Amino acid sequence: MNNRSLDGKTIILRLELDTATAQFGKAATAIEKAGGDIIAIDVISTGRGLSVRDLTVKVSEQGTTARISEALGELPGIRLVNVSDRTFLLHLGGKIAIAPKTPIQNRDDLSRVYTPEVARVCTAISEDPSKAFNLTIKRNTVAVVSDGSAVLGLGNIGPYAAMPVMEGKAMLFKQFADVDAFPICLDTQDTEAVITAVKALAPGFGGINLEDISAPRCFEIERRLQAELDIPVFHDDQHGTAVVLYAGLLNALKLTERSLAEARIVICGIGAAGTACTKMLLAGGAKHVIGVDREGILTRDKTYANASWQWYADNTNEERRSGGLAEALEGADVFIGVSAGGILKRENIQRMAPDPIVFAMANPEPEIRPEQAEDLVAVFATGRSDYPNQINNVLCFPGIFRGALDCRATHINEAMKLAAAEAIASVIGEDELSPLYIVPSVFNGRVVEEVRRRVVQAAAATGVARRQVRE
Ligand SMILES: NC(=O)c1ccc[n+]([C@@H]2O[C@H](COP(=O)([O-])OP(=O)(O)OC[C@H]3O[C@@H](n4cnc5c(N)ncnc54)[C@H](O)[C@@H]3O)[C@@H](O)[C@H]2O)c1
Ligand SMILES: O=C(O)C[C@H](O)C(=O)O
Ligand SMILES: [Mg+2]
Repeated sequence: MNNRSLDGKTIILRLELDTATAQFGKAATAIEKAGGDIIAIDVISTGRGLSVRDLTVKVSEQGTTARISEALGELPGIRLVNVSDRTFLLHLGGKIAIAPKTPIQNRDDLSRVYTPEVARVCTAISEDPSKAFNLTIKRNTVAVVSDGSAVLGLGNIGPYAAMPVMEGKAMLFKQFADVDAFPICLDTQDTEAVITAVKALAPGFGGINLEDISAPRCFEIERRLQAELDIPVFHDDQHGTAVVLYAGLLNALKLTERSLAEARIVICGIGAAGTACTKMLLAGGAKHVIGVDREGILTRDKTYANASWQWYADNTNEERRSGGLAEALEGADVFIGVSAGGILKRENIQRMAPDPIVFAMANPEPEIRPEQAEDLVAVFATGRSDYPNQINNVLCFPGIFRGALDCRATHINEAMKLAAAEAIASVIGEDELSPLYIVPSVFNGRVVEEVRRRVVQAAAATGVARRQVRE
């Protein structure tokens, strides 16, 4: 565990003490000396010469937790079993559960929800599969599917490590839009195997939300699944991000009196999110976009093995700039980061046009922290929940799926995405707009409501809705 990440918080130390040799007083002194403030002690168990205690300790300085671990390690008879903080405690046993809608109180209930009566319902669905939407959970379910290949900005950390993010997305689906979402992490990163697995699990779902699947595989996986399934398949890191970015940028441009067509925009990180954000901006009328990835600026003067980069180079950077991020940012109005933490420097921002807009959206660590750049920019946003202007796909996916499920859409198309972006931007009135308020809070109930309403309308208008929604 990275102990430094726990500092400035309350931590819980689980200690195992050999009652014959350990002196608890020495442990307490060592903790205090290392900078920890013990605020509670719980005895978890005693017996057989061992005592287990949980110590709740306040740590305020960087490195305190590491110093405490080290000091305890030197004491005879004392073993530090575990260090946790409130975040880890919130994850104990996972974050979600399934609950029945009605209790089964007697044999009569049992024979209806289960054998034998359930068989009549099965037969009805086998005679008319569309009844699955009425008689099963399908009308309200979304599979949140990842292969763990591009988890936040942490990279390819695999399916087990991806689960907390997918559980978190499922929680957000439920809390904000009452969608029953299931976290599904696949133990394969083979494109065909992912497609086969998702197709095979689709019958129980009304939609598929692909999450944290790396580029360029994500493009093929989404394209094939959408072509082969009759429910919406939506890669959140592409389209959810693009929708919210578009909404936030429209408002930031308004604030700084620029137009999308005039704005010089640099996008750093041309993966799933960067590619989709660019496509949405170009469709919205952006004319000056430059993409930068690890190898520098993407330019049509080079050829790329990655087909999506080739497309990118051919459709952006009309002035054929070359070089790295610093060269791309020379005179730019907007920086959009969907790459990796800490890669943007103050010097880079100083080379941008006056009153620049900086959206550092990498998670969990943005390309630059607001406190390092605020004085240089007109508008700053990150993807995080602990700073103002959270440009995060959570503003989109609950509402867009709520709308898609309600009208039983077969797809989430461009018109629905645009409608969602306009809905998000519209929640902030002209008189409310400010540099610290360009996108609404995820806790603003009007976001999901408005996104859903406009998405349902757009689905109906573009012929992908299978059900008419009466307001
Ligand atoms: N705020 C949001 O809503 C949101 C949504 C999606 C993704 N993200 C963040 O954006 C980042 C990318 O996500 P993704 O799903 O597109 O992943 P991805 O793996 O598909 O793409 C990441 C891209 O960034 C590039 N990159 C990495 N380090 C770089 C560097 N130092 N300089 C330039 N390019 C670099 C990679 O080469 C790759 O092309 C992650 O940090 C993720 O957390 C944020
Ligand atoms: O998970 C998030 O917070 C946003 C986004 O999906 C990401 O991958 O960073
Ligand atoms: Mg993601």
